Amino acid sequence: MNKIPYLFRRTRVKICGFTRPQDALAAVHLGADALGLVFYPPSPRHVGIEQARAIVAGLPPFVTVVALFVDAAAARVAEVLGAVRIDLLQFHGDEDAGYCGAFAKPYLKAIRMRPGLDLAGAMAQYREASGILLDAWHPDAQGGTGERFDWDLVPAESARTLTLAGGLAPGNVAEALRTVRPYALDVSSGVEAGKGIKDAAKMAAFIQAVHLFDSNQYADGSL
Ligand SMILES: O=C(O)c1ccccc1NCC(=O)[C@H](O)[C@H](O)COP(=O)(O)O
Repeated sequence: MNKIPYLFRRTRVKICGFTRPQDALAAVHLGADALGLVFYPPSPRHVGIEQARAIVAGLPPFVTVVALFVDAAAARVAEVLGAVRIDLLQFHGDEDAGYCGAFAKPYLKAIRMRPGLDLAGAMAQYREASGILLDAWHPDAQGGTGERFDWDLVPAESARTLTLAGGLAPGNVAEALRTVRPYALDVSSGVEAGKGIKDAAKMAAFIQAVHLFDSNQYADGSL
């Protein structure tokens, strides 16, 4: 992917942790490419099957619905897939590649970044993943923490399709894109009014910041 000149790239945006149909619809109309639904009961953004179905039912076409799990029983993942229109899975725990690949769905594997991690080795375990999502490591939470990690830990060149997450917000989008140059950004806390409640103005500002960065790269042809 990194062989494609950055000039021709559009950064994708995934917004995660919807609990209300109106927030999800607003995100799509503001330009989000993907919406994340958290099927992890300890999360304040957890949704059940009926809630997820209500969110997805209101969506127009051409948006990717992502179902997020953390070390869930395989039967639970299969149950959600049987009941909700899901396009992509996101595994955010310690799931191994065999488990992740068992659902006949494309998936993202989240890797939580911490000093000393063998990132290349970790990524190599998930060769079949559609992409790798890099998130902040936290001692007490698996994700959605609003904390960023040291972006310099991400190698300048990677053969993998990278999504950057963790502590992103409208004010640090440009720095994140300049430093990491990922395929996509993923945000949750940075566009919220409260846990699981998205703020339309913050989502708009986030997406605008991405578009501004992308169009500036195009305009000055610097890459
Ligand atoms: O969002 C959660 O509550 C969550 C809980 C447990 C595992 C993962 C979770 N979210 C995963 C995401 O994709 C978030 O968007 C990502 O962690 C970034 O979150 P934030 O730092 O709040 O932007």
